[in-house]
Amino acid sequence: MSAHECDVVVVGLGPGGEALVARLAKAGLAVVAVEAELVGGECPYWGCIPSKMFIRAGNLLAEARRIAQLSGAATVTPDFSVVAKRIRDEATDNWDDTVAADRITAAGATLVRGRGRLTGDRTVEVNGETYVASKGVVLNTGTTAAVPPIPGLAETPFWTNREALKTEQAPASLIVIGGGAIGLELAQAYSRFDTEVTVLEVAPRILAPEEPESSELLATVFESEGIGVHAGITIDRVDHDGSRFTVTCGDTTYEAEQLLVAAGRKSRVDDIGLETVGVEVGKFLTVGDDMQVTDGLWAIGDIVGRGAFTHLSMYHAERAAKAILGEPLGAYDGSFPRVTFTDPEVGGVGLTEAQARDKGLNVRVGLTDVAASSRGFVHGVGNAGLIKIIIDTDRDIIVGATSAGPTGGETLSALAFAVRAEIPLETLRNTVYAYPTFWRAIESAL
Ligand SMILES: Cc1cc2nc3c(=O)[nH]c(=O)nc-3n(C[C@H](O)[C@H](O)[C@H](O)COP(=O)(O)OP(=O)(O)OC[C@H]3O[C@@H](n4cnc5c(N)ncnc54)[C@H](O)[C@@H]3O)c2cc1C
Ligand SMILES: NC(=O)c1ccc[n+]([C@@H]2O[C@H](COP(=O)([O-])OP(=O)(O)OC[C@H]3O[C@@H](n4cnc5c(N)ncnc54)[C@H](O)[C@@H]3O)[C@@H](O)[C@H]2O)c1
Repeated sequence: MSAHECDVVVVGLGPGGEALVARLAKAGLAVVAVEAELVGGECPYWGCIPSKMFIRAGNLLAEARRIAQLSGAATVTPDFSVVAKRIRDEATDNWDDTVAADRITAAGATLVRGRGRLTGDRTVEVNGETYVASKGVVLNTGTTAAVPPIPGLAETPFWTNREALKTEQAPASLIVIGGGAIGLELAQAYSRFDTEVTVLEVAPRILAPEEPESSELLATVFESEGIGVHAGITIDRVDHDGSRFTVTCGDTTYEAEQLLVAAGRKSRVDDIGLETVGVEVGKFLTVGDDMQVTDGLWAIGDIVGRGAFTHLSMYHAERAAKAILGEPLGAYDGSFPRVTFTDPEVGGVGLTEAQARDKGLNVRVGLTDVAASSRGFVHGVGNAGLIKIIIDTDRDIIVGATSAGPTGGETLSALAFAVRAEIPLETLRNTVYAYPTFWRAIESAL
């Protein structure tokens, strides 16, 4: 059978891949887009969008429960079926990607459904058909949930993020393995729908990549909401007796109706034929700032190990598009903004204090309590938060910041610009911060 010729093959259509295909096709290139599951990837169907809908619903319940302390009386009766229906009908079209697939073809690209595999330089095989791309191949194959090798776990009917966001019913009780972004966001959302939740984290603290103050803040809030948080534990084994899970950690056992594994992600790079183009397979693919792996091969999104976030996948897509189209790239934005959508939201940008010190920077730290700010005082219940800024004293700029609070992710934006644009500290200090906003607390931290 003869090979199909085109300009570019994109293997895997996560958020970045989907955007890249449209961008290149609209620029006049012949693009073949290959997707094994749903066009758009994890984010719209089992990640960001359904989880944030779930969190929005849970946060409304939490706010309503706070009415008693601020405005009178309210009776709150959670109904999980309402948010499950919204996820099914509005977020995911019942896990049907027709609309996204139509967007690909409307942009002028060819959508091929199936699992793509490199079979040599600029060559991809899907369902026995060969596609040869004159300009090259872009990989956007993303990740799957990593399942730790805990004895017994693999034999149990545990959930990953996929089942946790597709279920029609909230369990009465839930153990979450992993106190990272996925585990914490889903733990709190389920708890707000009256599931009894326990988080088990092997690291000494939850949300370990962020500042220790953020970990402490979240642990305190979670515990005050009745969520069990156990960090620094080792899980020896997991059992399921047909109806309940038992997790054994030394002398302690935890029991629940359901178990969610949120223990990190595994890049899908091991079965996509990288050996046929002489690229060694590690945990991630190493790329340059133009997202190129090797001549005629680019990679974008989670698999390049520069942060597993939708906004980065989209940013990579734009850079790969520019590289392929020969457009000027500009320097890579390494400011790395990220937000964990717990309540309080925990936003971070740039370096943490420890990372800045490890880099040998001369560091000064500003830290302020959002609850003690004017806006925090007005807000009352639900006002927990902090702002922490990391200053490189040699350059007198902010190289990292954390913004945790009721609108921590939104407040982060000012700090993200400060880091990205290297705004001089003098300018930040000589700035008017509107009263009484949450972001005015930045001035206190400064
Ligand atoms: C529960 C959850 C919540 C999240 N919340 C947020 C959030 O709030 N904000 C945020 O920025 N990020 C969030 N993320 C992370 C975000 O979903 C990912 O960073 C984002 O999806 C980008 O991934 P990607 O582009 O690498 O590809 P993915 O989204 O992983 O998609 C890869 C695609 O490639 C396809 N594929 C794989 N192998 C092949 C092959 N050989 N051939 C053809 N197709 C293939 C897959 O089927 C998939 O569709 C969340 C993730 C999860 C799980
Ligand atoms: N709001 C957001 O932007 C958002 C939300 C969810 C996910 N994400 C992205 O997805 C990525 C993956 O999320 P994640 O939470 O799965 O991964 P993660 O790596 O952030 O957290 C996983 C946690 O599980 C712990 N763990 C691993 N093995 C364990 C074990 N055997 N027992 C107990 N704990 C164990 C790890 O120590 C870690 O703290 C995130 O890093 C983030 O980039 C982003």
